[in-house]
Formats: sequence, structure tokens, C-alpha cells
Amino acid sequence: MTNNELVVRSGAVERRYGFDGVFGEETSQKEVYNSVVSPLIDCIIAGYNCTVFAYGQTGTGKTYTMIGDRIDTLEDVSVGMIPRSASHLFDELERIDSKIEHTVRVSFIEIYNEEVRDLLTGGGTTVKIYDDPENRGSVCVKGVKEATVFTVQEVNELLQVGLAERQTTSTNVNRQSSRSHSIFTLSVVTRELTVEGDELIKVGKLYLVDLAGSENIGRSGSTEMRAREAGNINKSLLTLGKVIKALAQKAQHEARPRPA
Ligand SMILES: Nc1ncnc2c1ncn2[C@@H]1O[C@H](COP(=O)(O)OP(=O)(O)OP(=O)(O)O)[C@@H](O)[C@H]1O
Repeated sequence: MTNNELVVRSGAVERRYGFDGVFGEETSQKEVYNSVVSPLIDCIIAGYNCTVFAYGQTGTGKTYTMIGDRIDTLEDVSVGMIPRSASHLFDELERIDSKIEHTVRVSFIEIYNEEVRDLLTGGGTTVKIYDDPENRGSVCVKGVKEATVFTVQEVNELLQVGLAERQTTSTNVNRQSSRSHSIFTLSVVTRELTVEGDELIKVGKLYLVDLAGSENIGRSGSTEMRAREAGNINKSLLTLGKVIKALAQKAQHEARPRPA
């Protein structure tokens, strides 16, 4: 392991895996937040889209990292990335120029067996994902509830509503949260007048994703339902891996100096 690269050799085959950093088991939620998520808040206010994924085996702390053990208080050391992001976002918005208007919205969905469910509508309405016709390479979730929020407490209440919905369904169909992916989105729209008097609107989103447990890959289990679940998790995580690899390669390619 050298220069932020892990080299795995198996016979003649060598694979290299790059990484930006590693946190030890003693690392606090605050340290993880400050190092990984905090820099993204300014980016979303500036109109960029950013994503944070929690990936790993069941029981390794994905949900703990993203949400924490308690969401009724921001004082607890266990408070996760989602409540910390919301709190930080409202603090930053309070600090920026008062001439800039802003609106913050949240949505919370889960993807289970290729089906997308809205966790904020009560009863978990099924919604559809499709390619965004106005923004090439981007997707829209049609009909998803986007709740406007004014305080971090409201964000945490909605988080609780969504988690309760996720819990109810998982009990009903005898599955666990680890078999679905959940995506909590914080959207911020800012509006300001330029010196020329034009209205400048920026829309930024922070996607906070708690992925299904990766150990489901290859374990089809005995029932047809488990086999379908494992197949879908396998397919979605593999596709995600390919997309991230392609994006990283594209970034490297674009950063390479080109001949004049
Ligand atoms: N850093 C940590 N400090 C204290 N407790 C933790 C930590 N990480 C995880 N835990 C505890 O370990 C247990 C399992 O964690 P968690 O549910 O977050 O795992 P997970 O990866 O999301 O699992 P699943 O894939 O099943 O959803 C929970 O009781 C959680 O509170």
C-alpha cells in the first residue's frame, strides 16, 4: 500500500485501487463529516450536484454513518452525515448575502428490486425514474415529494418519517433495510440579481446515499424472492462501480495535458 494506492497481486494478475483517505475505528462522526461532507455544502450552494455514498457489508455502520443513533438532537456525538449536512447548510445560508433568496427542499426515496418508493408520502408511493429531457446525462424522479423546509428540525422530522416508512415496509415484506438503497436529497435553490439586473438562479443538490449491504452479491439464498433481491443488488452495485470507474477515468483523461 503506497501513495494512496492499494495493490492486490494474485499470481500474475495485479490490480490497483486508489483511495483518498482511510479513517480508523476511533474516528468520530464529526471528523468524518468535516473531512468528507463539509466541503460539499459550499458546492451545492454554488449550484453543483454532489453525492456521498455509504458502501459496505451489512452491519459495518453505513446507516450509523449517514444518520446516527439519535436524530432528535444535534448535540449527540453519534449524529450522522444527513443531520450534520442539514444543520451546516442552514448555518451557511444564514451567513450569505441577505439579497440572495434561497429555498431548501428534501426528498427521501428507496430503491428495492428496481422499484423506487417515495418514503415521505405515507404508504410509500411507487415513483418512476427517467432521463431528464432538459439535462442530458441526468435523471428525474417523477412525482417524488419534495418538501420545503426552513429549519434543521423540520429536516430531521422528515428523516424520521422516512425511516419509519422504511421500517414498516421492511417488516411487512420480511426484508431488512440492508436490502434496499436509500437516497436522501437536500436541494437548494438560490436566486439573486446580477449587477446587470438579470435574475441568476442556481440549483444544487446533495445526494446522501445508504447503499444495500454488499455481501448480498453472489448469495442468491434459497427462495426466489431472495434470489431476485440478490440479483438486483448485485446488478445495481456492479453498475454503480462501473459508472464511478468511468467517471474517474474520464476525469483523469481530461486532466492529462494534450499535444498542441
Ligand atoms: N462507529 C460506530 N460507533 C458506534 N456504533 C456503531 C458504529 N458503526 C455502527 N455502529 C452500530 O453497529 C450496528 C450496525 O450498524 P448499521 O446498522 O449502521 O450497519 P449497516 O452497514 O447500515 O447495516 P445494513 O447493511 O444492515 O443496513 C448499529 O447498532 C450501529 O449503531
